[in-house]
Amino acid sequence: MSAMRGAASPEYGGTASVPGDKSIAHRALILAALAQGTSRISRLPSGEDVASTRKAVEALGATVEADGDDWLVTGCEWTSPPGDIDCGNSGTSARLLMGAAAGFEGLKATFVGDESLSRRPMRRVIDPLSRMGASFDGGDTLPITLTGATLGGIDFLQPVASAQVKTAILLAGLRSSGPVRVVEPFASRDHSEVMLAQFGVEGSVEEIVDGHAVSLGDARALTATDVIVSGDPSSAAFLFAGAAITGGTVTVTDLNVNATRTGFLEALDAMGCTVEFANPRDWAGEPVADVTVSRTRTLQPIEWHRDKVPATIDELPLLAIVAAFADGESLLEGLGELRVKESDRLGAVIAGLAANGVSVFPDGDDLRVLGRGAVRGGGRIMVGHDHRIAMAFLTMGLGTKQAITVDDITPIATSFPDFVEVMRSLGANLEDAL
Ligand SMILES: O=C(O)C1=C[C@@H](OP(=O)(O)O)[C@@H](O)[C@H](O)C1
Ligand SMILES: C=C(OP(=O)(O)O)C(=O)O
Repeated sequence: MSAMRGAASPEYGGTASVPGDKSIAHRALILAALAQGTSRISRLPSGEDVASTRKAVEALGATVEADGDDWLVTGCEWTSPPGDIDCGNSGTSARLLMGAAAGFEGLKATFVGDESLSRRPMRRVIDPLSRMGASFDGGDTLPITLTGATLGGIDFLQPVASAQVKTAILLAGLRSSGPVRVVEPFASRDHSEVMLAQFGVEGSVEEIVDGHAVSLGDARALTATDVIVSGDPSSAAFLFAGAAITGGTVTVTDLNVNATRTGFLEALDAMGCTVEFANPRDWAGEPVADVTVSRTRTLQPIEWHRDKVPATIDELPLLAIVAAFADGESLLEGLGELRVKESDRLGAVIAGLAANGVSVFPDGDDLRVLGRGAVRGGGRIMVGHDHRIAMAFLTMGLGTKQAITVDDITPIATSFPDFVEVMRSLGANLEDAL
């Protein structure tokens, strides 16, 4: 364990870049590993979660080679791996790989993960993939052994919006000839839909009475293509939150600004920050821009309703923290999914805010945060294998009266290995602690 303290940073601000988007990176590796030909992936992030997917597709038969800073991935018919597929801390790796592998008849693979991932629910992918024809041995959590089969189609109504479940079904559907449709109550991140189109797969989306429907078309064969991975909005959120909390100005270059991921920027804008997009462009079908956030006036409280949850799913702990610095009471609704992330993020946020002198009022899946402008701080946070909880509370410490200590920064390497260096380059006061 390695503890660190986030402390008052009055000079915080500047320009930085963040690692490539984790969601796009997982998808690029998996689609390239399924495609005919060799795909070049540029700006693949170096975090541990993406490395888990990279090693997994190699174990399933794809050829993966480094070429300078790029990766060359040649797809193939997937076969049983020589050992367990270790997904480490990464829910996206486990769920997407199970979906992608499910349609290879006779393939047998055991998926394992670390202590945190081994607690996370897998029934949400096992059920639809079983309905399509795959079989699973094990319980509702890893380790789980999948046996692939010739799959049928599915028309699946998801009870909660989840891009991982949607994507697992779409990936399985690539090897099914039947109709495949997934309906979610609200649209979750659409990187799979965007990237499948880049690899030549036909699909369609429509808004229906039950929600947002995504269907595969008839053309489901993948042809290799090149992917440049744009910057991760969920990593950039910490840099921007630092600006909102300290009153600084931060620009993040080459950032993914897909509308299914910009919820945190929308929230900061609604709270009174200035959010500016410059130099708009397109990388691999995804919108990219240089984004600047600054705060010049008092932060306003916010009401964040459940339809906004998918576009901020990984930023919600941070949003609750920013709300603590606002002038008034904020309401964040529909946070239930946070309980089944790398840790119980809802519990961690409630405990962490309270430990730093913030009044929080949980009510089922909803949370009220009473902002009083200034925040005491001084708390010690147990991060419980959760990279985002570690980064969120270190960021909070930049604006509190007393420093905030997190007990373990090692999980940060799963998504943002250079977090401490990047934040220090912006003037963040992050110090080693006991
Ligand atoms: O599809 C993805 O890449 C992801 C989807 C989200 O999970 P859910 O699908 O469980 O909401 C998100 O929390 C996760 O970090 C990445
Ligand atoms: C929830 C996350 O990732 P995963 O589900 O892939 O572990 C995350 O990175 O915040």
